[in-house]
Amino acid sequence: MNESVPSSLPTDLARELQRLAEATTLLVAVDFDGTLAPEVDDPAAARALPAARVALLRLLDLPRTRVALISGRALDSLVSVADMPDAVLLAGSHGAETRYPGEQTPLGLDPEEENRVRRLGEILQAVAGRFRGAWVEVKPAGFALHTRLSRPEDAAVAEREALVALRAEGGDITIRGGKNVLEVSVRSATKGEAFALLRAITEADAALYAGDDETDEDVFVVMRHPDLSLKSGHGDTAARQRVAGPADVADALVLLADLRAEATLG
Ligand SMILES: O=P(O)(O)OC[C@H]1O[C@H](O[C@H]2O[C@H](CO)[C@@H](O)[C@H](O)[C@H]2O)[C@H](O)[C@@H](O)[C@@H]1O
Repeated sequence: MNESVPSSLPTDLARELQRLAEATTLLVAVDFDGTLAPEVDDPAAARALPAARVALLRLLDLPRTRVALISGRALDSLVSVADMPDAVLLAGSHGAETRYPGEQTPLGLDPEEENRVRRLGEILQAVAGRFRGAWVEVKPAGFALHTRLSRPEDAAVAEREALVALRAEGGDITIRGGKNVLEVSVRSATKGEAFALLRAITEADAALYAGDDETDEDVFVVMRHPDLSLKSGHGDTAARQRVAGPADVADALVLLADLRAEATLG
């Protein structure tokens, strides 16, 4: 085992990273908020920890190694905050929007979907207007009702009221919970589907996926041996390994970049 293993990492995680580094073709896929980037009040101000970003760029330069970000953010927002080279595969809006080398998939909502998006926006804006600190982030196929800046008791009621109003509206709506956020979309893409597609596109025989939130569980449950699923932070998870948060995720990526360099460059 590499002697530069950061002390914060559990030994069995380091061992699994070593095994992953020896894959013929490796996919390194990571969630953004809460995993690469510590959470902040303004989503536009979130940035990956510098050590994590550098490790991903090193991995990107190594032979038979692909790097991807899978996020609930709108693709434009992910492009802006992640600031990654074009060779990094990006899946935004939980995979409903993608930027893969040489192609960008636009959402292309039909008029009926556009109407539904408009209606969902009205519902969520009405709820947000009743609770101090609550606000609505606009996305191409839906919205995120943010309650991070609300009092916890207000946040719970705001989310409950939004759910009641959305259910009363009916129709084909996908609703997901998250950290201080309720995600509402007229498209039903999941990060698990995005991960499966990325695995197929890259023809990877092993993959790492690290994520921190409920929507990342959709990836953890479709991963298979010899993949490594890594949960960032607390909460129930189907992931095999867990670290405390973005600083430890950065340590894991640094170690993986070191080990992968050894395995592929000698
Ligand atoms: O899938 P992710 O990359 O983790 O994106 C999930 C949501 O992240 C953003 O919101 C969260 O992070 C913000 C910045 O730290 C924080 O202020 C907010 O409370 C969190 O919910 C983003 O704004 C959403 O669009 C993403 O879906």
